Amino acid sequence: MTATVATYPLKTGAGERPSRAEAEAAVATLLRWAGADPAREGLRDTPARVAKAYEEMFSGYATDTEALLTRTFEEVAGYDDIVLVKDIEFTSHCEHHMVPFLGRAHVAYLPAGRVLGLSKIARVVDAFSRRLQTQEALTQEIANLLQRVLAPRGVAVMMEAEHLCMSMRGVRKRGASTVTTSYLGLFREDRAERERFHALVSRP
Ligand SMILES: Nc1nc2c(ncn2[C@@H]2O[C@H](COP(=O)(O)OP(=O)(O)OP(=O)(O)O)[C@@H](O)[C@H]2O)c(=O)[nH]1
Ligand SMILES: [Zn+2]
Repeated sequence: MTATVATYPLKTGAGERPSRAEAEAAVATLLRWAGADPAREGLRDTPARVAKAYEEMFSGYATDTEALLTRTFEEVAGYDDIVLVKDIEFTSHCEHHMVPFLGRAHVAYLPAGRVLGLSKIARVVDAFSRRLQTQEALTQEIANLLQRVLAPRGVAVMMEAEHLCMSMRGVRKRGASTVTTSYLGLFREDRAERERFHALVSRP
């Protein structure tokens, strides 16, 4: 999936967006602080590369997530059972350390008269992932958006991820996996629906 590059003006949530030159200067400062020489050949273009990479990794701030879900389809022969898109790969960045956490998302809903284009579910996962997140907030934001915009009978979201801030630094536990879930509507009220979701997600 191609990344949407953030366009100016962007709501930063913290007032005026700094200029690109300011962002690059900040990277050069971090390099010097880490003990590297930003003037040496291999690092000369690094501040510009990092700014460009940030534009891609945090492009989700510029995405109108509701607009991703405006197109729906009603001609599905009365289909009203679970729609589950599973194993959606995602990479996000933890808001505490700004390092990646990555894994897979499983997103399901119970339609109420209309269905979404399947790719739009993965686009929603991408849009929220490309922001600074906790896994809990990311899971909840995906579920809330689907419920609010599509108004289905229920939404279930499960995310499994490895947090690099826990594996490459800090407590250094490689391979630990964090699982988060959010259930709305029928998936929250009806244990049997939740179990059906679990069974479909764990099917090999
Ligand atoms: N709940 C939650 N915690 C997260 C997530 N990503 C990272 N963290 C945790 O955020 C916490 C931040 O803890 P702090 O004590 O403020 O920071 P720290 O000194 O760098 O902590 P350590 O990682 O234990 O070295 C850590 O326990 C991380 O594991 C997330 O998505 N959800
Ligand atoms: Zn972290």
